Amino acid sequence: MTRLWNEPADFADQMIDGFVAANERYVRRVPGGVVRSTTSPAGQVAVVVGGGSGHYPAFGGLVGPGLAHGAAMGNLFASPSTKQIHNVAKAADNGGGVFFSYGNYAGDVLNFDAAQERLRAEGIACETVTVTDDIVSATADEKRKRRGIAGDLTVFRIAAAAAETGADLAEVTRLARLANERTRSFGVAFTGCTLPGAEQPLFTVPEGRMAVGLGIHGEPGIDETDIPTADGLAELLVSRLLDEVPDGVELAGARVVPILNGLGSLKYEEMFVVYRRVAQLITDAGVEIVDPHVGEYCTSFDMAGTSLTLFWLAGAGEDSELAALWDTPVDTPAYRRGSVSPQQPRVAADSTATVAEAVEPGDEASQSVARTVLAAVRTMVDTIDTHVDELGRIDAIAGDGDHGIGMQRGSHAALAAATAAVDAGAGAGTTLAHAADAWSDKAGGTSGALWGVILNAVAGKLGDQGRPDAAAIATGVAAGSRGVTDYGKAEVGDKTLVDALVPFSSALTQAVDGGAGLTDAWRTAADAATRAAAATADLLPRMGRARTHGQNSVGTPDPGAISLALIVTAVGETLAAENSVKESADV
Ligand SMILES: Nc1ncnc2c1ncn2[C@@H]1O[C@H](COP(=O)(O)OP(=O)(O)O)[C@@H](O)[C@H]1O
Ligand SMILES: O=C(COP(=O)(O)O)[C@@H](O)CO
Repeated sequence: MTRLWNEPADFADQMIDGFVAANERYVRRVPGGVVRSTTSPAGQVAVVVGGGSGHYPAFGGLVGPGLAHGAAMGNLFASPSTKQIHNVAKAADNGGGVFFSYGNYAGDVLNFDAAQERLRAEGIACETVTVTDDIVSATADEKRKRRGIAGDLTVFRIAAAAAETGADLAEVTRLARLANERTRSFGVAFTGCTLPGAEQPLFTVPEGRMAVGLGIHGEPGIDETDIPTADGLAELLVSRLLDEVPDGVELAGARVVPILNGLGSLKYEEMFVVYRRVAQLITDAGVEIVDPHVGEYCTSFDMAGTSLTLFWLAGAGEDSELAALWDTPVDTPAYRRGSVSPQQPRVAADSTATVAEAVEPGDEASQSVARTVLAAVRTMVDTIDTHVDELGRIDAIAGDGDHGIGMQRGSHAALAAATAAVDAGAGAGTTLAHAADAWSDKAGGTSGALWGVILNAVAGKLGDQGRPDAAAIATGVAAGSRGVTDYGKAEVGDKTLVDALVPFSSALTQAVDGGAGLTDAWRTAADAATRAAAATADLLPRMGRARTHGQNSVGTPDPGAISLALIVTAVGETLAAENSVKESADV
């Protein structure tokens, strides 16, 4: 239960402000997260980590000498936006390139990859290693599909330690990849967690029961049992992890760093009782324990639960480069190891201010269309506000339950941006582009990034001069649909919003090509989207967070497809009411 907040929507931002105020010796605020407030050698590879907030000390608490140079910090349980990641990486760059590392979640991958592409286009070399330590989330031969949990720490630490030695970007990447190969985690939980302002927990675990393999955003586990004794839990965790020793490591004589991680509200004392037995079992298996960790390294807000990570530093007799790097001193707000030499504060220009974008006014006709765009965005807000709980409910069945909240954050930000653009005299294209950027920036997550792509594509066809015809709008929607599949790599049938978007776009194009006016064509297309979204209930998810718990979601439609169908249906009504967009090419 979270008890203290001001406005729930401001919680993540205010948390970062307070975190920075309390840790100025280590970090300074930049738009999108934090970077070190101390100097780093010129040319040193910058290690940039990040993800949703709610996992403290991941990610901002791990910024400082010997560890990350910067952390992109998204909203609670939602990946940071592309813009946030880009800002943080620019501020962290020391001229030696940027190395990104983060847990393998769909929203993070979309947004970090887009930021990486943008940086590369600007001439900044970047590489990425996603952390995939959670052995519950996919089979061993599909390790690249696994989620990242407390194993983040080992990969971040090895990358940062390599950067400290002056290693170049390729070498940092190689070592981080090796660290990820050598890291395995397994977790359990006894309660769900409740985000600020929410009346209900995001998910629950029945009293007296333990969810085995529950993810750090409540992704359903693989089993549920009665809560065992502390020793029983240690036996479960260790046996699962010893069953999956990484390739190339012989158990007897190997050296391992055990990390017993608290997920938020488990007592340290309870963890020490569990660790007592963990240590015995590891030693009994003939494995040498190095530098054990018991504490909180990657939490899940106030969830009661724990995970065990084994980081295999070396096999028997192996002269391990990982072991040498693991000795690197670290000094960050939440994590210290060894002793770091005194650091010089970095004098940096104030980068917290965001520069207001100048708006090039549209012509009179386009300004009138911009008012329709604004009405459509307001409709999106009303639609999401009405359905926010239901969208959260269906997302919780196989996802993390935040689809409604994320869409709400994005659409409200879009409305504020569109309103400001219209007030400044913007044309329709600029108005919708501002709304798109605000949506993706404030929503973060998977759907935030994808709605940014859709709306930006439509904006590109609206332009700021004259009134667009129905064909231009259909072409814009088609470009948005292609953009989403290019970017997110989902296909029809994968149980994502693509299942509603593609039929919507095809039906719109077909109706417009057949001579229908925009309002009628849009209604026909919205009906197709609604039918297609409902039909996703029968599908097994193959993308996104729901992928790992496919069976749970059969019988429930995909939340992203449903929200898309709801939005296009409601926008159709607004278009009919406003009737201010030219109905066809020749009218
Ligand atoms: N690769 C993808 N391509 C298109 N849509 C996707 C993809 N992955 C997930 N989605 C959509 O995103 C929706 C979830 O959005 P959101 O709640 O923002 O996700 P998350 O919290 O997982 O970042 C899913 O219901 C699905 O429609
Ligand atoms: O939830 C997180 C990011 O994943 P999404 O796919 O955007 O939900 C975050 O907490 C972990 O980085």
